[in-house]
Amino acid sequence: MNTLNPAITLRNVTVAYDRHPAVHHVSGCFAPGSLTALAGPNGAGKSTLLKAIMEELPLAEGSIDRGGLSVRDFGYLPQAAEIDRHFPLSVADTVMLGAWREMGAFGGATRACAQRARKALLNVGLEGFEARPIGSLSAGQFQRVLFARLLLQDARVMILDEPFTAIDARTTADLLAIIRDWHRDGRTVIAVLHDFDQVRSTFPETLLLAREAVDWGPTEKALSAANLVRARAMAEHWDENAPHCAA
Ligand SMILES: Nc1ncnc2c1ncn2[C@@H]1O[C@H](COP(=O)(O)OP(=O)(O)OP(=O)(O)O)[C@@H](O)[C@H]1O
Repeated sequence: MNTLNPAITLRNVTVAYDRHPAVHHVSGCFAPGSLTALAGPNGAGKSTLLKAIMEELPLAEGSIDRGGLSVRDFGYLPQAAEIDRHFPLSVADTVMLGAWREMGAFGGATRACAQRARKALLNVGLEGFEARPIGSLSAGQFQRVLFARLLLQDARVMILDEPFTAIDARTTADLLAIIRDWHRDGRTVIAVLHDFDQVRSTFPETLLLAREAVDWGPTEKALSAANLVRARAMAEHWDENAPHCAA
C-alpha cells in the first residue's frame, strides 16, 4: 500500500433530495489514518453523507476535498440492501473485482491476482469457497466475501456503510479485526455503525450526525450522554418537508 494518505475534508457539506436537506452544513476533517465511526439516529443522513463522499450524490452546497485522490481510489462497501446478489458470479470472481484496476478492462484475472484472491478469502475465513455462486452464500459469508474484495483492492481509504447489520457476533469480531488491521496499516477508515459498544471499543473518533454534525472528535466525548440526548431530540423534530436551509 502507498503510505501517502490524504485527509478527507468536508466544507459546509449539504446534500438534499428534491431540495429537502438530508445532510446540513457539515464541516470537518477525516485525518489521514483516522478510524472514524459515523453514528446517529435513523434518517440522520449517514448513508447520504457516505454517498456524497463517494460522488454518488451531488452536493447542494459546500465541497469535499479528497486530498488529490479520486473516489476510484476508495474502497466502498454500500449497505447490504443495495447490493445485487443475483449476478451469476462466483466467490472468486467477486473478490477479484477488487483488483479490476490492475487487470484492466479486458485483461482478465492474472495468476497473481487469483493467488491474492485466494489469500484474501483465507484471511476472511472462506478458504475453499472460491467456486461457490455468491447467491448461495449466507448474509455473513457474503459480507466476508465483500471484505475479501476490499482486501484485494488494497485502498488507502475504506468507506463502510453498516458493515455488521444482520451479521453474527463471530463474523463481526473477525471483520472488526480486519478494520483494526487497516487502522494499524495507516489507512483511513469511515464506518456507519449503530452499536455504540462496537464504536467505543474500536473507533477512536466519531462523527455523531443528526443531519447536522452534533459532534465530531474523540469517541467518548462525541458519544456523551448529552450529545446522544441532543441527537435524539433533533431527530424528533425533523420536518421531512423542510426546504433547503430552513434550519
Ligand atoms: N433516494 C432518496 N430520496 C429521497 N429521500 C431520501 C433518499 N434516500 C434517503 N432519503 C432521506 O434522507 C434522509 C437521510 O437518509 P439516510 O439513508 O442518509 O439516513 P441514515 O442516517 O443512513 O439512516 P439509517 O440509520 O436508517 O440507515 C432520510 O429522511 C431519508 O428518508
